[in-house]
Amino acid sequence: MKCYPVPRENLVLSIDNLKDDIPEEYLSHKECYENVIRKGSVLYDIFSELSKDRKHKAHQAPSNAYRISDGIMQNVNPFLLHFALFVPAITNQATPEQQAEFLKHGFGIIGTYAQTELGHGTFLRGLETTATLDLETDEFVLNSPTLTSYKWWPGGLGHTANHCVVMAQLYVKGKCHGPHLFFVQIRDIETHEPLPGLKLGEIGAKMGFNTADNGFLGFHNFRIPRNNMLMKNSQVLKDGTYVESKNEKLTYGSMVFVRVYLLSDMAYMLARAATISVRYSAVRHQSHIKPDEPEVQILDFVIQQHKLFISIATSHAFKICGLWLWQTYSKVMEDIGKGSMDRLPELHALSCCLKTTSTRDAGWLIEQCRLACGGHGYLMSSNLPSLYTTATAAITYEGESTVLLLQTARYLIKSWKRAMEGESLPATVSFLSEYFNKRYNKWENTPKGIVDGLKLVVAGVTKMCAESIQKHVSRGQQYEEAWNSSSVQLIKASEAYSRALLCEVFWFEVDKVSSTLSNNLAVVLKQLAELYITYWALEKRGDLLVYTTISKDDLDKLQERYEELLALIRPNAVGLVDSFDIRDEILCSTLGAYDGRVYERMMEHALKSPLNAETVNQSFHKYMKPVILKHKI
Ligand SMILES: CC(C)(COP(=O)(O)OP(=O)(O)OC[C@H]1O[C@@H](n2cnc3c(N)ncnc32)[C@H](O)[C@@H]1OP(=O)(O)O)[C@@H](O)C(=O)NCCC(=O)NCCSC(=O)CCCC(=O)O
Ligand SMILES: Cc1cc2nc3c(=O)[nH]c(=O)nc-3n(C[C@H](O)[C@H](O)[C@H](O)COP(=O)(O)OP(=O)(O)OC[C@H]3O[C@@H](n4cnc5c(N)ncnc54)[C@H](O)[C@@H]3O)c2cc1C
Repeated sequence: MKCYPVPRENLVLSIDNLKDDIPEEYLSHKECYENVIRKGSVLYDIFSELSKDRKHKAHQAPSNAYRISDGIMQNVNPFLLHFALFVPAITNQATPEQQAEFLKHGFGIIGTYAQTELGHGTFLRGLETTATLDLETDEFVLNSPTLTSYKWWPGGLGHTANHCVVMAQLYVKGKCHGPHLFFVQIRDIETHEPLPGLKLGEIGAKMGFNTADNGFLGFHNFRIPRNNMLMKNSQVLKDGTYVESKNEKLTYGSMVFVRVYLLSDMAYMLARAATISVRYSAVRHQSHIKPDEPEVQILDFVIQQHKLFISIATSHAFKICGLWLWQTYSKVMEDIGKGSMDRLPELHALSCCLKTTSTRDAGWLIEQCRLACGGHGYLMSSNLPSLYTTATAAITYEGESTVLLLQTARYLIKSWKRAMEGESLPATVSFLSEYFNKRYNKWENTPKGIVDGLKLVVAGVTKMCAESIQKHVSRGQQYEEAWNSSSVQLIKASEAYSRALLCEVFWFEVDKVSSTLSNNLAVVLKQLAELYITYWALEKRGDLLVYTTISKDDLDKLQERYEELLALIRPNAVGLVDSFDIRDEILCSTLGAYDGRVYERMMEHALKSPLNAETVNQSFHKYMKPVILKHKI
């Protein structure tokens, strides 16, 4: 691994363990897990060596660690949760003294985040695992009172992690204080055996994510020291006094962190899919555009450009919006550190809808990239199927998409009510006040005009939702029932909001930086931003016709401009995906390598199939031959 300046003699396992003899897709479930542990352990050691470098924070993987993993494992790294949630949960939710204690072994422990249960993932107040304070021994006793209270899903829990952060209902002196987080050792460090009082295992094969080693965990009178409750926000003192958090939702902070991070992750997954499918479309020649000319690169079909360029543009949109959201997150965390919770609801609303839209879009766009590669996209060796199953899991984990959209809708409805009462609103929803006060412009066929129009759609749909809820309440429903009755429209409001945010942030951030870029680069970036916005204006033409003053003539011009943009981007398409700068070792695709040797790589890969190791498979003699011979005349 040339890119990592870690001396080989510092590693306990040989670096040769990173190589595969047989491609992962040909291994059984168990072999696949063992195979990624072999490779993952070397990586874990490398990360630990790198974290000694002061540039990286101790206990955390270097920022490009996940990317290196992507090249070494086509499937998910079972150590992922250690970096993605276990360490962040401790650093966000534990006191400085607890952090020093829990993380003192650095990479000597492997952790995961155990929150979801068999019976509850979404509704956290419904979790059933209990942590009851025993005043006499100064310990918490953890129990799983029912089958549905078993932890179910945490990544790395089945066989990899020896520690976890567990969410459980806190009971002190007979009173329940709701879900809290606890630091729990689950396996012996030396033998790796589950500790007594625990029932631990893996949940079985899944649609993808199969090496993530998702597990189950049950507690039977399992004791941990009182100090193992993460006590940065709320505390339980030795005498059993419960000190409340300034805001009980701070316990959910680790999820907000990951939701924010996921935007950049989806940008990267899409960049990989776009690189594979655009490069392949430049190599692949099929059919004619003009009958008397040679077969064309399939990338020259305008409909192929329509299918693929939106992925390039969307990857940039997520990257830029992800940075913007990250800055918002950092600012809100800084404010919280100083005691102000004012912007927490706004951050929660933004992270919920942007997490959902980015994961959903990444899912269907990666699938579109796969379909755009025709039959060859269906091969595992294209890597597009793995990218799809990995990305699509994110639509559900870290907050189910509908549920998170409803959280954002809740914020929109509250903001609408505040607008009606004349209160001032944060910049991200101030357009609701402008709409309420009828301060909006006529349709303008420019990127800024489209962004304004998309915001009008959000305001119009939000108003419609508020009226719908009111209508149901006036017919006798309770507010919560009326909310449920209006949920189809509420989802629409939230979806429209995230689309408007993505378009606005993408356009204005590109506009802001373009003066600092070379003219050529600024032109291309603006084309991508305009393509993204125009694509969504055309997709949402129905809503624009209902809520803005757009005309059919405006829509015809937008369609024309969209096709112009496809033509403008076409000559740069391969350059644009090359500029994502993803090494072949990370792409892991026979279709998308930089040198364009698609067919040679496909054949080389096919020859690695274990079925090709012998000319006649033994099943022929055992099963097929007797049947064939019976029917032979
Ligand atoms: C759905 C909710 C948000 C509902 O929570 P609730 O307590 O029932 O709240 P409610 O009554 O609906 O609302 C009460 C209020 O709490 C607010 N709130 C809720 N969550 C947050 C937050 N994070 N920050 C700030 N505020 C938050 C809500 O907006 C409500 O505010 P409001 O009353 O309207 O002012 C919550 O339970 C939740 O977040 N569920 C999703 C669970 C989830 O994301 N699990 C992830 C497990 S880990 C994982 O999947 C890792 C995979 C990683 C991998 O493999 O890579
Ligand atoms: C690959 C993968 C990895 C995971 N990793 C982890 C992990 O490391 N740690 C961990 O703790 N968990 C993990 N999870 C669990 C994950 O976070 C939950 O599955 C997720 O939060 C969804 O919860 P659920 O399964 O309870 O879905 P449910 O809430 O049961 O969803 C089922 C349906 O009910 C609907 N629904 C539920 N509530 C409402 C509502 N209020 N209003 C309207 N509709 C509603 C949903 O929209 C959905 O259509 C993982 C899951 C997956 C798939």
